[in-house]
Amino acid sequence: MGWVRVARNGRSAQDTIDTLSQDPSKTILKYEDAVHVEVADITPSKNNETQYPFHPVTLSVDALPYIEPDVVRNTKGDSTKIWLVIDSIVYDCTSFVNEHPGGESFITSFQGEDCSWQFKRFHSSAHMKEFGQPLRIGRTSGICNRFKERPRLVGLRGFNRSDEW
Ligand code: HEM
Repeated sequence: MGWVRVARNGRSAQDTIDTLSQDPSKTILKYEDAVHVEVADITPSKNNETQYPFHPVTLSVDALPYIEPDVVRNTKGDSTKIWLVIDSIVYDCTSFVNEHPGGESFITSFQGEDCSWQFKRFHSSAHMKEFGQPLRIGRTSGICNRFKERPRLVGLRGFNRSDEW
C-alpha cells in the first residue's frame, strides 16, 4: 500500500474498541455526547476563531453547516484541527486520532483531505455509524482525493466485511 503505513499503537483493534465502549472518559465517541448539540451552530470563540461543534447523528447531512473547502484544506498541519472528509462530510478526528484502532498515521496523513475510498476499504458502514457519525462537524465540497482508487478484483468486496456501503 503506497499511501499509508499500518500502526496499531501496540493494541489490537478489538482492544481499542473495547476501551472505547467501556471507558466513560472516552465520551467523545458516544452518541449521547453529540445529542445535546441541537442546532447546526457555528460560534465564534473568544479569540474570534470559529468553532465547529459535533452534531447529533440524527441531524441530516443537508442540515450540517457548510464549511468552505479552503477552511478544511487549511487545517493541514494544525494539530488542533485534525479533520477528514468522507463523501463531502467533514469529521473532526482531533480527539479520536489517538484512539484510532488503525493507528494515528492513517488519519493524520489525510488531514484536511478527502479519504472516502480509503476509509471504505477498511471500515464497514457499521463502523461509520458508531464511530464516524458522532464526529461530524459539517459538510463541504470540492475536496479531492489525492490518490486514484485502484480497481478491486471482482468478488473481493465484502470478503472480510459484514456489510456493504
Ligand atoms: C472518521 C474517521 C475514522 C474512524 C471513525 C475510524 C474508525 C475505525 C474503527 C472503529 C476501526 C476498528 C475496525 C475493526 O476492528 O474492524 C478502525 C480500524 C482501522 N482504520 Fe479507521 N477510522 C477512521 C479513519 C480511517 C482512515 C482515514 C483510514 C485510512 C485511510 C483508516 C484505516 C484504518 C485501518 C487500517 C484500520 C485497521 C483495520 C483492520 O484491522 O482490519 N481509518 N478505524
